[in-house]
Amino acid sequence: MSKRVGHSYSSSEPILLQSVGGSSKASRFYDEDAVRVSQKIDEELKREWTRIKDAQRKQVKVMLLGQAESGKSTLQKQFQLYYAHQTLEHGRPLWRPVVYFNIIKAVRMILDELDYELANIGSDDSTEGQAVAHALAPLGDVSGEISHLREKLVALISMEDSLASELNGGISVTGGRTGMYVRAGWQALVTPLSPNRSRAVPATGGPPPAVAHVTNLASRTLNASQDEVDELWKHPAVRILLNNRRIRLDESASFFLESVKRISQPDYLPTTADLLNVRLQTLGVAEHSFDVELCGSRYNWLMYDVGGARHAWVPYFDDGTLFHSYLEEDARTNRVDDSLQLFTAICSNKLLKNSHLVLLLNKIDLLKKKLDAGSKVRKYITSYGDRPNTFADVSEYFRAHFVQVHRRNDIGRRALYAHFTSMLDIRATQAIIVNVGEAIIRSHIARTGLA
Ligand SMILES: Nc1nc2c(ncn2[C@@H]2O[C@H](COP(=O)(O)OP(=O)(O)OP(=O)(O)O)[C@@H](O)[C@H]2O)c(=O)[nH]1
Ligand SMILES: [Mg+2]
Repeated sequence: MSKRVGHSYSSSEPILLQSVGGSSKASRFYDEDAVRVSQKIDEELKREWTRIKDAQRKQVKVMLLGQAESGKSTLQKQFQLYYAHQTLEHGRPLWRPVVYFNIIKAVRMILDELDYELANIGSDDSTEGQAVAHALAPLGDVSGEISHLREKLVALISMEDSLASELNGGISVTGGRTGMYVRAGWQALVTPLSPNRSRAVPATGGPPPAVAHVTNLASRTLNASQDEVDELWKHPAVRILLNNRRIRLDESASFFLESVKRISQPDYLPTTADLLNVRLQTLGVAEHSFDVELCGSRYNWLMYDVGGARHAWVPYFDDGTLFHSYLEEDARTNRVDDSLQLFTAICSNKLLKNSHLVLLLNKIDLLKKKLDAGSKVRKYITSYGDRPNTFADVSEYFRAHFVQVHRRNDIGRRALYAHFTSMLDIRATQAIIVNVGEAIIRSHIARTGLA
């Protein structure tokens, strides 16, 4: 908002402009000087109003939509890394407790699943169950070793709830201890926010005592239990159960467990790779503001990171299409089908009719890894049939499905920009950010006629 002495107005106050501009009747009672002053104020106000309108037209709103865990917040962090590196630097320490939480949750999940599998080792007579029992047999009875490790890790695991509750700001979400959830502006719990939207400013007084206390306690406890965490992670029974998909962890768990020695150092500060790998579910909508220089002009990008939990989207989709495709708990629908349904809802949504569409098919690194390990797509998507299981064929197959959905459902007759991405790859993602940004700005200019 711009300010002049004695006047204060903003783009949301056009009425003020009209009332000042419409003062000519009253001016009859003033002398010539007063009229000149009044006209000058009018002109200034008009100029200011035009400037505000221009600034508004240079604002680009970007909404990140997609399934839970599809990488929306990671893309937002990549934007921050590219366009607002300083804010990412300031925010680095805030992620410490979240990284600790990711490790502790993984440790707890490994122990829980291990206990279950070891207790049921003989009772699963499926082919897969027998294969696991066969692989575990040479290790002998490991339950004693595992209980010993569990005892040593009790103090660490007990930190999971207190970390989650401090960072959730006391919010408890139904569904149990499946994760840590944060609402928009969660950083405010640790660092005060600047008035300029969600941008964190450097902490002056430090984090509130409760968060600082829990974070430091988690750090000390992890430091004291790092050998046991490492031992558990490398335990042959854990390796076997992971390889046989009997233990399923968050995708980034292995990244953090491999790095436990580094992370448990008392002076640990999250690296950029840590920030991109860390998992923190977005609850609701987080707004981020970036100043972006593109095609020779400055734009303000307002980025809305919409949590993948569908109930958060309902206010944005008034025709209910999306609400009906709420599939979060429906395990029978695979992620690709779910994603296609979601994309159908986005393409056909009237409220989004005038938006540009950019489709990012993310996590290609994981797809490549799975294909390299011999996974067959047909096992998950029967219609894939006997097509070759190479990245080129599989990615083209997926792309074609999304292009078809777009062709059939797009109510805005829009161009579709589609990219394959791996959001953990900084260089590749940043090339895409620039590429997509320029394409959006070019269409923006074409539409508004404003460079
Ligand atoms: N391997 C790999 N992991 C990724 C990629 N993109 C994101 N991730 C990881 O996937 C997890 C989920 O990413 P998020 O960015 O939190 O997902 P989100 O879409 O914001 O999820 P919600 O907030 O629940 O809607 C994080 O641990 C990321 O590090 C990718 O391209 N490859
Ligand atoms: Mg998110």
